[in-house]
Amino acid sequence: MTEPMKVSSKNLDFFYGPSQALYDVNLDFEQNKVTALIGPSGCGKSTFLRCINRMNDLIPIARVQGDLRIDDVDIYSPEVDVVDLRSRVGMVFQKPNPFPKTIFENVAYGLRVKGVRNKAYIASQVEKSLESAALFDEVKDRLHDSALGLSGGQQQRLCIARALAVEPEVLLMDEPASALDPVATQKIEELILQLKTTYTIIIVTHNMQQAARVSDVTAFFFMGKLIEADATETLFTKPRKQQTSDYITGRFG
Ligand SMILES: Nc1ncnc2c1ncn2[C@@H]1O[C@H](COP(=O)(O)OP(=O)(O)OP(=O)(O)O)[C@@H](O)[C@H]1O
Repeated sequence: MTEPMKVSSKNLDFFYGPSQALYDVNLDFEQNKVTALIGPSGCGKSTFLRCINRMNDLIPIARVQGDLRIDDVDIYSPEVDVVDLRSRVGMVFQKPNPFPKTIFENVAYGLRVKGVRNKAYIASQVEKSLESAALFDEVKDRLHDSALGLSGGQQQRLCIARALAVEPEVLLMDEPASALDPVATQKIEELILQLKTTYTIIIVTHNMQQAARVSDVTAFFFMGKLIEADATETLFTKPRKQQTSDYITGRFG
């Protein structure tokens, strides 16, 4: 029997006012796999990513059409609680965006928003999340210092810890290493490979080498359309479509 898909997009269209940004996207995401979304600037990668935790709801002119399911439940159905959805689907952004709070409070934030009061539980979740984000050893002696004193790479791992503290099932990452130096980037890539044993990860990246290093599946978008998706190695060595081939060989983008 094949595993059910964790996230499934069927005939997904997306509009910013009159302008269509996604056209009929059909794409499934398997549990505990890393899927990379690649394609030239403006092709709709981030828009698609933000559909998966309904971040686009915050844009008044945005409109989604089609079917987007997590565990076979339509996430755009009126019964879905968006706050609950966003705790199941965590997100990490391009630029590290810690809150101007302590390291501890940054990670505890989502738990506090959910109304968790148990101090021992919060402390253990903070430690566990920092461990999972491969940051604990570097910050364990300064948990109550400001997060803004961390390096960029540490801040990004803190943002990952913040997302993990509420125990999401899916982790969305929008170019999580693009603002980081090569050493910090390597740490994030190693972390992604560790985290996929627990989470289903979807990462937008401009960096094709990065997609090749971290992902199991790669999906190539062009002008709002999903051109092809395949096992990463296959997509990079034997793409089926000319546009994919042109992009990965650097002929455009
Ligand atoms: N808030 C918005 N309002 C109107 N149009 C938008 C908005 N955000 C994105 N768009 C447009 O939607 C299209 C897709 O943008 P999107 O950011 O999803 O692309 P992308 O592939 O992630 O690009 P990049 O790699 O440059 O981040 C672009 O034409 C963009 O200008």
